[in-house]
Amino acid sequence: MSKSVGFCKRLGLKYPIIQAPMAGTSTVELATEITNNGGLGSLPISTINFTQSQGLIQLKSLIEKYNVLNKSITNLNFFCHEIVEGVTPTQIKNWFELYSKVLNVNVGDVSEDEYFKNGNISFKEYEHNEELIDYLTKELKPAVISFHFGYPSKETILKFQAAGIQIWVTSTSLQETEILGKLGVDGIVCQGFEAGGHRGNFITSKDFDENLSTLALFLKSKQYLHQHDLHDKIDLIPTGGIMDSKTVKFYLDSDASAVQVGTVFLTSPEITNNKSYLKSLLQSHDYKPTILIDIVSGKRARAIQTDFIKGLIKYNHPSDDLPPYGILYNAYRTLKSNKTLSTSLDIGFYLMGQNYFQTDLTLTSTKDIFQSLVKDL
Ligand SMILES: Cc1cc2nc3c(=O)[nH]c(=O)nc-3n(C[C@H](O)[C@H](O)[C@H](O)COP(=O)(O)O)c2cc1C
Repeated sequence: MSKSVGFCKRLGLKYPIIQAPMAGTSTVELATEITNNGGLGSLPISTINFTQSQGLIQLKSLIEKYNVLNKSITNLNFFCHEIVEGVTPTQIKNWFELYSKVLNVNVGDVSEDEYFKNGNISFKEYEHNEELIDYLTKELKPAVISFHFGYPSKETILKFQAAGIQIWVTSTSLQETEILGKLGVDGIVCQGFEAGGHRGNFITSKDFDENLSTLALFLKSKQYLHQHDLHDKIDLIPTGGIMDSKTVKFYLDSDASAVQVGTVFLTSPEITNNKSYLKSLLQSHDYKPTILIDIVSGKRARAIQTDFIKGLIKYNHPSDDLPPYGILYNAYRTLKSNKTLSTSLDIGFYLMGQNYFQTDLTLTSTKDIFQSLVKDL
């Protein structure tokens, strides 16, 4: 039996297609569509603050809206990065100066409290929240819980696995795959350099990253699993640049358990962000390059290289300390939603993968896009 057939049986899927969780962009309605078409809909919940009691209420109301027959057929996606300590006055000053220069307006009269709070609390901060863990392991029992930017403690992983929940973690390098193989996760999401959105690496030392393509990372990870007798125990799920059925088939024929796709759904009706911008790029055949940039959020993310992004790169001095991830990203998001900000620059942060140019605009429903991915299987 091929890896993908066993994978689908285990998770109750018709097709081994995972909709990428896309925080701030994908919706519960998109996840509903994907699951109802036979794939696995993912719910990104990295912006929910589970250190407050509101967090669990927010999650439950999201699950309420997840309009599928079996609500456990889902992938709940957490961010599991290093815990952020706070922000310094110098970091705030540098941020204001940078944005004032890039936008050519004074952005200095905004409330610091609202801007400089952490908008992405790491799972590590609430991994001992018993109410949440009980809800996940005893009530919802999602098919999968996935982690980006790192992984929780072995104890937490074992708790989830004992409840029948599969644990997946993103890898971007062979070294990360080795760590995850030893840790005993159920699935490794092999995120190549092409991928849109944030790079989920957890080895963060500078100059470490080999920037492997999805294919190279997948093949290296596969070789590692074979050499260490882990091939039958761990699912490999390539993600990054996969936009059509032939590529999906290629990976499944090469022993991937499933594929995870994000950018291909960015023109779906159920997408909130990026959509009209992407459509206008495609309609005008203006295939702007993408770039990995860490100045907007504090972690590297692949986005369209707009004038705004060029401005940030131009005016940012690498030696200038900016607020850490979570706080930096929240400051950007708060600025973007500030209706009184007067600038002619489009300050959208258009996260998408290198292969966005392959988007087929004639496919107007999620069902059609999904069908285009499975037609050769
Ligand atoms: C807009 C956008 C937001 C993303 N947000 C998340 C996220 O919240 N969690 C996550 O694990 N991956 C996230 N990703 C990365 C995806 O999981 C996946 O690696 C990527 O979409 C694959 O590349 P592709 O976009 O070329 O298909 C995001 C990707 C995009 C395009």
